[in-house]
Order: sequence, then structure tokens, then C-alpha cells
Amino acid sequence: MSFLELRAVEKRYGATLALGGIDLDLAAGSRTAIVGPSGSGKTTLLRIIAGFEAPDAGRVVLDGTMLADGPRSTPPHRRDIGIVAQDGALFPHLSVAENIGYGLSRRYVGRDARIRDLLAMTGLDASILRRRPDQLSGGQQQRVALARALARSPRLILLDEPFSALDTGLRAHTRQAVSELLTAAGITTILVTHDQAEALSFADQVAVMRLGRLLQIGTPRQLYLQPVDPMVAEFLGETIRIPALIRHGIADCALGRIAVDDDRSGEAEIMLRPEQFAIQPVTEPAAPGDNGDALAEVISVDFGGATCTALVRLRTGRERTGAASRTDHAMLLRLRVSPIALPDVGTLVRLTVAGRAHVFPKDEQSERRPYRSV
Ligand SMILES: Nc1ncnc2c1ncn2[C@@H]1O[C@H](COP(=O)(O)OP(=O)(O)OP(=O)(O)O)[C@@H](O)[C@H]1O
Repeated sequence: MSFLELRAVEKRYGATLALGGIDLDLAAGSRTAIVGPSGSGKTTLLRIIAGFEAPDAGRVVLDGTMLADGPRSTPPHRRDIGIVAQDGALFPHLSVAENIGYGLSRRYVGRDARIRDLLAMTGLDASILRRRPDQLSGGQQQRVALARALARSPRLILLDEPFSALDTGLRAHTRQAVSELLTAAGITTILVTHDQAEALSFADQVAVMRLGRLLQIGTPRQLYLQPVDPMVAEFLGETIRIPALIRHGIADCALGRIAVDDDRSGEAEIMLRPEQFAIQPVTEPAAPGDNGDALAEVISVDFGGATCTALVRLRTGRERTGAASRTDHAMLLRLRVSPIALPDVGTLVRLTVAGRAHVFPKDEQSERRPYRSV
């Protein structure tokens, strides 16, 4: 049985369908990230789980307890669910200690020790206990907010874009610290974020939403490498999509012959991630071999430190062999290149593909398939 179970959850605001039948399962102690474009229903879903909104239809069950059955809904304070908002939402007039202890009874004997434990758990020093929120850095404020959310030992923690106000370095550091803390405490967590990389690195289950529906849910690796459709693929990172003819697990395409992750045959589009390519300058043009051993000319390069890119133009079949072929159209690919191996513009390079390409069968590209459990 799942620890948190949502079944056919629906919510409308007037004519707007905010949630159109959500089924979601969370295992105890797991971390789930919910991503999706603006207006896809992420906040509404979180608010329904927290109890700030009731669904029009559908059920929310936490650890065997029915929290919502259609509009009949348990109020937020009786759900044992902790929430950390985007800005931390600390009480500005209270000290750090008072913020953390807000939900703990003043008659609770071990109150002060519990507050100190929570502070230590979130990696903060006891010297800040008397400070007010405006005397803390953004990262410290978020950790205090987390300590406050953990104070009453919630069964579930909801993180609503808690790292978005932090700058890049602090963001990664705070995310890592929070992730380790939640894992150590074994607390089931849902993170809503706009940041795809954050979702992939934080969660062990990622759900992609669009227009009030879950398009796909699975492990970060499944979603990144085997997205159900091009929209999910592009939402989670850059893609290179090429028309191909698939036969016996091999795609025949402009890159040559590439191994694919699907054994069905027929016309399709294959998808590769830019980091699957390696490029090697060549002096002697050679015929393409297997698994993406194709030739291309470097059109432009962009030096961006850790993320450098090279725009290359694939050699067409005619350029390679002198004979017409089905790949006789110029194809531009934007590839990721190491800063120490960034080629000069005009260089002829050999492209090699690591791993297999993912296949989007033609019939599935036009019609978006709903949620598929993986
Ligand atoms: N209180 C409300 N009244 C009317 N419409 C609402 C209300 N709350 C949300 N909506 C609508 O429901 C849909 C889903 O909104 P929601 O805030 O859940 O999306 P979201 O994915 O969290 O968006 P964002 O990423 O921008 O925060 C949107 O079309 C939104 O305009």
C-alpha cells in the first residue's frame, strides 16, 4: 500500500480545470518532485494535499487515513503535514527559537532541547537562536523554515519551491543539505519546483504535469532518457530529434546507424540528449560507420565555461558518398562540448553517440498519451 495515495482527484475554479483526474502514489520515505509549466496545477495539487483546498472529486489517503473524499476534507491542522513555502514564510517579529518552536506546546518539558536539536539537524549554529529572520541569510531562513516544519514530526513534508529565492551556489548547497536531512529522517517529501535539474537531482520519483494532468511519472532516469513524448523530453532538458527508420533495434538516420531502446519497426523520430555525443576533429573524411559515427562541420561555438556548445552541420548522404540518399538535407545539431576540447569554427569533426537513442513512434507524436505508470 502507498503511504500517500491520490485517486482521480479533480478541481475546477469556475471554467478552469485546475486538476483533471490525478492518480499519484508515494512510497513511505520517498521524495517526489512535481514539475510542469506555469498554470499546470502543481500548487493546486499541493494545496489539496495540505488541506487548504478540497477536491471537487477524488480521494486523498495518507497512511491509511482518508484526508479528503470529494469535498469532505480534513482541515490542515489535523493532517500532520509540514509545509515549507517559497520565501520560508517565517514570522518576522519572532526569534529563530520562537519560529521553530511555534507549533510546540509551551508546556512541553523538552521544548528548548527539541528546538536546539531541530536547529542542529538543519545544520545551523545555536548562536542564531535569538536572531530575527531579517538577521539571517536566505539559506539560513529556509533551514529555519524547514526546522519549524519538522518540529511536530510531520508524516509528510511539502516543499513549495523552497530554494527558488536563493542564488545558484547557495541553492545547490541548501538543496543538498535538505535532501540529506530528509533522507536521514526518513520523511516522505513532495517538492514542487520550476527547476528541472533540481527535480531530477532531488527526487527519486518525478511527476510532470501539464494542463491539470500528469503526463508521466517515474524515476529521474526514466523520465530523462525515456520520456513518453517530446513535450516531456523537452521540458526536462535539451533534445536532438531526428527522423529515422527503425528495424531490429537499429535506427537508420542522418547520423548513420544508431542503436535504439525500442524493438518495434517502422518510421519514427529518435531522440538523443546533447551530452550523448562526443566529437573528434578529423582530417581525412571517412564513410560513416555504426552507432552515430557521422561527419559534421563546426558552424559556430559558444564558450560558456562548464557548458560550452558547438553548432555543427551534418554531412549529408550525398556529401559523404557522392550518391543521393534519404538524409540529403542539411541538419544542424547543437552539441555540448568540454571547454578544453572546443573545436574551431570550420573544423570537420566525427560524431560518436554513446548509449542508445530513445524512440518516439510516429503515431504517438501527434496525440499526447495520458499518465503512464513506469
Ligand atoms: N483560486 C483560484 N481561482 C481561480 N483559478 C485558479 C485559482 N488557483 C489556481 N487557478 C487556476 O488553476 C490553474 C492551475 O493553477 P496552479 O496555481 O495550480 O498552477 P501551477 O502549476 O502551480 O502554476 P505556477 O507554476 O505558475 O505556480 C491555473 O489555470 C490557474 O489560473
